[in-house]
Amino acid sequence: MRVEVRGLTVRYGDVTAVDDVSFTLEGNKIHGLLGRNGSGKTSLMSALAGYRQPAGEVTVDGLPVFENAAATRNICLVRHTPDAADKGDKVSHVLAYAAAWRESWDDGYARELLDLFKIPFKTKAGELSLGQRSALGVVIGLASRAPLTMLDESHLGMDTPTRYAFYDALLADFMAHPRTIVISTHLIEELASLLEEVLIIDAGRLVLQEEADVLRSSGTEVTGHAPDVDEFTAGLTVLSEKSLGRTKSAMVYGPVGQERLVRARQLGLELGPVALQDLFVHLTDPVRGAA
Ligand SMILES: Nc1ncnc2c1ncn2[C@@H]1O[C@H](COP(=O)(O)OP(=O)(O)OP(=O)(O)O)[C@@H](O)[C@H]1O
Repeated sequence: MRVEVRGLTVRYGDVTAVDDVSFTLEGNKIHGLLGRNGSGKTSLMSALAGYRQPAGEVTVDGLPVFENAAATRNICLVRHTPDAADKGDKVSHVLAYAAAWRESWDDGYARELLDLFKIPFKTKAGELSLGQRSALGVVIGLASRAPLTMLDESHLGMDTPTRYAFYDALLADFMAHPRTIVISTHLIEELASLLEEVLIIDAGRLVLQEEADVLRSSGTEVTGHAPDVDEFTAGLTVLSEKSLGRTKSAMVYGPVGQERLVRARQLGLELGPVALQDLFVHLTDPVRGAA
């Protein structure tokens, strides 16, 4: 599956939600689409799913997506508003409808997920709790097994154990059935270990597309005795700091240099990769951003 986006712009009247964005997604990976509120994630995903006529080009395996059933049959977008269904429809009908759309639908897996998320099969969608409705969206997204599956903050309203059950299910199913998955979230650290590639969008513009591992190694987490950590970070870009008693941990951005690494060893400081969340805040912070 190859997703090509060239010069994509999405406007609502005077508001430019997506501003001349170009990128390619290749291979079967879990991509994180990160951005602050209103940065254009939902608008971008809607255009990728063919929900709106794009200014610019959006193709999936060479096929334009807008009004093209041959392309959209291979795409599933689950939006963050739990609107997967008419509220009067029973869960069983919602699933039957989703199944009718896709050859790749796996009904047995959908039933397993319903059990996992404790969603009653015969209940009307409108009678489900917020978290259960979100989970129903996730069931549809995963059981569709669509070659391009997009989950737009579909974990909203789920409690913590349910979210972790979702992440486990997502990873297990991705391993068994690799496909292109794009997932938007504000809970970056919860999902970070699942992400292979990260796209960051800010004010409608793509500010970064990078392998998650490369991104993590673009900064360093340093932990140790507070004055030693301060000595290490002096003159570097510090993204965040945490203190616990006399121990301090700091995230720094950018290369640290050989000399400092030697000094870190002398001081007994612990070094590790930077947290994606801190990098994200840094790259999208209008005041401190230094991308
Ligand atoms: N239907 C609409 N009509 C007018 N403006 C809209 C509409 N949908 C989105 N916008 C505007 O487009 C911009 C991008 O919105 P979008 O929902 O794509 O962002 P987002 O990154 O998904 O946000 P969030 O993280 O808050 O869900 C925002 O300024 C928003 O107000």
